[in-house]
Amino acid sequence: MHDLERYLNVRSAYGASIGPAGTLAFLMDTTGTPQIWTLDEPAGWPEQRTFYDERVTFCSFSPERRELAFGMDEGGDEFTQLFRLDLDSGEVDPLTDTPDAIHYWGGWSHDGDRIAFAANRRDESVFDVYVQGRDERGEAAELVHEGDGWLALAGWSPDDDGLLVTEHTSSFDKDLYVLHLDSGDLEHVTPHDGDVRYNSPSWGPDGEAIYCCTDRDSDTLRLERLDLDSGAFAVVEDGGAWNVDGIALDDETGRLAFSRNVDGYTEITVGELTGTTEYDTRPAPDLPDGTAGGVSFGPDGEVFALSASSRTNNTNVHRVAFESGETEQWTRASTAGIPRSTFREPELVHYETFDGREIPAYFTLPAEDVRASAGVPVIVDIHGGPESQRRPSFSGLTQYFLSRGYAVFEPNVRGSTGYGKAYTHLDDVEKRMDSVQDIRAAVEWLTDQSAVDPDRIVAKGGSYGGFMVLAALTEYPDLWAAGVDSVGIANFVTFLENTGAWRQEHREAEYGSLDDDGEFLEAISPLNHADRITAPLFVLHGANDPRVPVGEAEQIVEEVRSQGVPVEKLIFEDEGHGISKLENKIEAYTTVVHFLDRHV
Ligand SMILES: CSCC[C@H](NC=O)C(=O)N[C@@H](C)C(=O)O
Repeated sequence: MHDLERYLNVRSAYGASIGPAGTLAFLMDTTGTPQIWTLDEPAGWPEQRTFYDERVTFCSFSPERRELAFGMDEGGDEFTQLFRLDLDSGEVDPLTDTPDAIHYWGGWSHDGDRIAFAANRRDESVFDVYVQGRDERGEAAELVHEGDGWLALAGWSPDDDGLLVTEHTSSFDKDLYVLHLDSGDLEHVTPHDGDVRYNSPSWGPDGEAIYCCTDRDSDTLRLERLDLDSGAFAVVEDGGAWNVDGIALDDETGRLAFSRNVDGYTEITVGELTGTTEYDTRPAPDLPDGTAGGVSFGPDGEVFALSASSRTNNTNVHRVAFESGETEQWTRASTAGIPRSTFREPELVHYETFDGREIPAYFTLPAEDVRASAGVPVIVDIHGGPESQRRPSFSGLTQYFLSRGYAVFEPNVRGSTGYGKAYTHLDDVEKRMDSVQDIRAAVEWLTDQSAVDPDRIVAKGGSYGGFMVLAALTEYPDLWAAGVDSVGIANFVTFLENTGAWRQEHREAEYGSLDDDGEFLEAISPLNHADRITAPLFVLHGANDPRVPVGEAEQIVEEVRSQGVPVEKLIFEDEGHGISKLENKIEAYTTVVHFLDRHV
């Protein structure tokens, strides 16, 4: 048996970008925070390229030079700044220096001379679009569009005369625009009624079309082509019962890779456009049976890189030959000396809930030799979002709990993505607590499992999942041996009042508005029912959380403590919406484990 620190030292490599000469750049957390590393051959000794204590959030190779753009925030505040790294000199030049603004990377121009980004410098509640020379900095950026919403960018048109702009009204209602840089005109290319997603938008060859994953006219996301001249959509690939949830398209060759999310597992299709919607397929990459994404095409589309993970494979970067599908794992992120054979696979189960629906969930039992004879304790691990989905990717913490004899149960309750549009709306506003009933139904299912000890069930969750923990402990207090709330919402009213200004309307679209639903939101907020909590509670948070302000943690801790219920709090001054630094993860989860050892 290995200790927790070993499991937290299992590394990840992801976020790949292939440079003009084929060098692979990627993020890896070997030093305790994600930094940039490069490789020029598979399974070689990678070269570390950045050396910060803070996390690097992305890296993107210039299409023409041996230089990379990358992002980094401070203390988890998500106010990402942009930088340029010269691979030959090792020099890093700041591209932006507005520390109280968020900068979303928008890509290199095809000649590598300019960059684009969206930022809320002018007004923190909205995003503008900027273009900047690769060797310029800060105020030299040209403000090319003043936005009035939550904007991001999806790349330069093939002729570099336009930018693809996305607007996020809610997680299920987005819009696409083409910003014409010569005129400054913003062309709305997805006028629509109701909620429609236009995800993963990519320029098609010649800039005549946009390819994206959309649920326009469909319960699931389909790969479609939007003709920019006629405005007509055409289906390229229908995912059937499952979402086509991502596409990467090399706009110079028409080579593409798209993914289907099949009950949480990724299926990759590779092909080359032979028409507007027709494509010839190529062999699919050979990857672990889990999740994959982050496709980056290399020069001329001859190869592409992507990251892949499964419950028994930590996340690594693979490079795929486009024509043959030959797949090589290029990175060797460490498993900290823990044999992969000891990692446990989940069983995908479906359990009935209060209204007869079947809720999908991953259920993982510990190895026989560590199972308590009287029944195993269970961690009900609830994902965040709620517009999100727990999928079969690697988690060192989960494997640690399994090695300690816990079972782990990971439900995708109503409101989760990945199961069609209708399913994601089953928890909207006034239906919020139906999803908490799905958690009660999960415990009822677990109680029927002979291997489980029903008196040792823990509710654990992060972000929105933290809300679900607090809601489960208040609504069904007798079900739980303990609760672990990480960066969770305790009161929807104070959360919506204090979350980042740029995201308030977006989150009201999911939860309800302060103006119209304030009374309802107070009624369902766990803080207002903290007197019902009887299970010991552990609360984790980051002081710089821009999404769920740390006040949410302070409130619930104070209230539960006033009730005389055991509650522990751990707040990190250099973290935000989650724990990203290894040293903090070790402290946080060692403390959580000791808390569970005492109470479960
Ligand atoms: C834009 S979807 C928000 C997802 C994110 N993930 C964690 O659950 C999150 O911040 N969710 C909650 C806290 C929210 O802001 O609604």
